[in-house]
Formats: sequence, C-alpha cells, structure tokens
Amino acid sequence: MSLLEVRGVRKSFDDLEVLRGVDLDVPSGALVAVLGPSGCGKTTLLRVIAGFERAGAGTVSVGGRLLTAPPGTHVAPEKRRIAVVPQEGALFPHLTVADNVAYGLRRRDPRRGRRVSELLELVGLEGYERRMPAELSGGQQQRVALARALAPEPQVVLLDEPFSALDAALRASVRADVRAALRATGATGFLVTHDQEEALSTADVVAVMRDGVVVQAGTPEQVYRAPHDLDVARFVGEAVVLAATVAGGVARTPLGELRPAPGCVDGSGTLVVRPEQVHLVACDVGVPARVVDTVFYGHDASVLLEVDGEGGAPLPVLCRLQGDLPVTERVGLRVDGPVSWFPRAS
Ligand SMILES: Nc1ncnc2c1ncn2[C@@H]1O[C@H](COP(=O)(O)OP(=O)(O)OP(=O)(O)O)[C@@H](O)[C@H]1O
Repeated sequence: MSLLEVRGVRKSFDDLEVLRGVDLDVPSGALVAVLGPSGCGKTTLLRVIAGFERAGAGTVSVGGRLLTAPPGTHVAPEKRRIAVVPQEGALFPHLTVADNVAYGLRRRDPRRGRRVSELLELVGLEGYERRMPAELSGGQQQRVALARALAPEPQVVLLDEPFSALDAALRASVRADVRAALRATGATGFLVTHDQEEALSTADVVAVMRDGVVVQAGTPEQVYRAPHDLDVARFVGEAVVLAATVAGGVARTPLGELRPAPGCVDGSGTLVVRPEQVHLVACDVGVPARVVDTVFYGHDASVLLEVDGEGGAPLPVLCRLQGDLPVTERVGLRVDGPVSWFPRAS
C-alpha cells in the first residue's frame, strides 16, 4: 500500500509553472529516487512534500493523512512527521555529534542517550558521540545528518542529492549505508538525484521527472528495460538510438535484424539498444564493425565500435565487455534480446 501519495500537484513561482500536475505513489518502507534533469522540479517537489513550499493545487498525503490540499489544508513542516536530509548535512557546527543527533528528541526523554547510540550504530558511527562536525569527513557528516533525521522516527525521509558532494568511492558506500538504515527503521525514503546510476542502483522505485511532471515511475528494471518514451530511454542509461521500420515484428537495421518485445506495432519509428545487448563475435558471423576506442574499468570495459549506418555514414555503437579487450581493429557484433521500440505517432 502507498504511504506517500502525491496527486496532481502544481506549483508556480510567479509566471513560471514548475510543477504541472505531479502524481506519485510510494509504497510504505520503499525508497523512491526522483530522477530528472536540472530544473525539472525535483527539489520543488521535495519542498512541497516537506511543507516548505505551498502547492497551488493537488494533494499530498502520508499514511492517509492529508498534509497539503490547497486552498485550505497546509500542515506545518514540523507537524508532518517528515524529515529532510539536505545536500550537505547542515549539521550544527558548535554541537557534538551526539547533540546533533539528539536535536530532534525531547530533552527530558530518559532514553535519549541510548537512542543516540543506537542511531549512530545504525549509520556505522558508533563511538563518535563526542566528536565535533569539523572532525568528520564529508561521508561521516552525511551519516550523522541521516541519524539526526531518523531520530524523531519520521514516517518519510526526504533526501536532496545527499551524496553529491562525496567522491565516487565514498558515495557508493554511504549510499548503501543510507539504504540499509532506512530499511532497518522502516522509514519511507524519497531521494532526489540527477544521477541515473545512483537512482537505478539505490532505489526500489525510480520516478523520472521532466518539465514538472513524473513521466514514468516503476522499478529500476522497468524504467531501464521498458522506458516510457525515447527521452526516458536516453536519460536512464547509455543507448544506441536507430531510426527503423518494423515489419512483422522485425526491423532490418545496420546492426542486423532487431526484434522489439512481442506484440509491438509495425511501422516506422525509433529503436533503442543497450550496450550490454551488444556482443562481440567473430568477424565472419557478426555485423562487421571497427573498434574505435576501448576503456578499461576493472570489472568490465567499454568498447566503442563503428558500423556503417544509413548511406554508409559511421554509426557509433557502445558495448560492454568482460574478459580480454579486442586487440584487432575489425570485429563482428551481434545484438541479443528484445530492444525498446517507439513507433512514430501517425
Ligand atoms: N523560490 C523560487 N523562486 C523562483 N523560482 C524558483 C524557486 N525555486 C525554484 N525555482 C525555479 O524552478 C525551477 C525548478 O527548480 P528545482 O530546484 O525544483 O529543479 P531541480 O530539478 O531540483 O533542479 P536541480 O537538479 O538543478 O537541483 C527552476 O527553473 C528554478 O529556477
């Protein structure tokens, strides 16, 4: 069942309509990543849910409790049972870690000390009670910010690009710990990001926003493998995009015969192939291709190929490779599995 429900939310700043009817359902205990390009309205949506901004229309409710329903209903942010973790922790610099975490707890609560220790343990910082924020790394500060957010047992935790200031290796580990901490407490998470890899790897639900609306919400697999439209396909991962005509469920393309998912509509339109669907095979059995560049990442590698496209124009194709990098310039390629298909609207 949905815990967080957003229905038809609109928000304008003067003449600029930033949210144009946002609908979103987040199941209880799930983590949703709201993914979209800069300026599409992600942070504004977060601020409306937090109660920092008043919506012009629509509703926000949590656990069936109506929080926003203009013109009459606007529950104050501190009464929403919603916590916010901002981009950079925004810890109180003059308070110890323990006092930062305890900030949202009642002063006279006899369990205060124990609760702070529990929360610090949850975010992997047991024993850090007496440290000052300035003595912590960026990743540790974000963990403390999360512990502080979780302290008053919110129903929903809103995270606004909380990992953006961290370096890549740290980001992955803090991300995993944040996800584990949210799961352990049962809080429902709402993560704003413009990083598709972060959204796909961290969230239970990915909501792709564009121009003030959610264009698709689904599991990471659904959004990646069955994107709602070409822009979503391009936004959530690398793609080879081909103009094509499908007849009898098959398209003849410069990458060979490609098949969209069964039941697709024949006609002309656009096909999307993901790099991991492209496999290198012997020259004489695959589509002839030329290796243009290779990039080694350790666990795998990217190979940029070129095949002859329409009218002989070079068509770049990216593929992932485990094992040895090709040393030859000429290879063959084969595309496996159903490709995404967007017929042109007639
Ligand atoms: N308080 C405000 N007053 C006027 N315009 C605003 C205000 N807040 C946001 N905007 C505008 O609303 C639009 C959406 O901003 P928002 O911060 O929600 O986007 P975003 O998707 O979070 O972008 P980013 O990824 O860059 O943070 C932008 O054009 C921004 O300039």
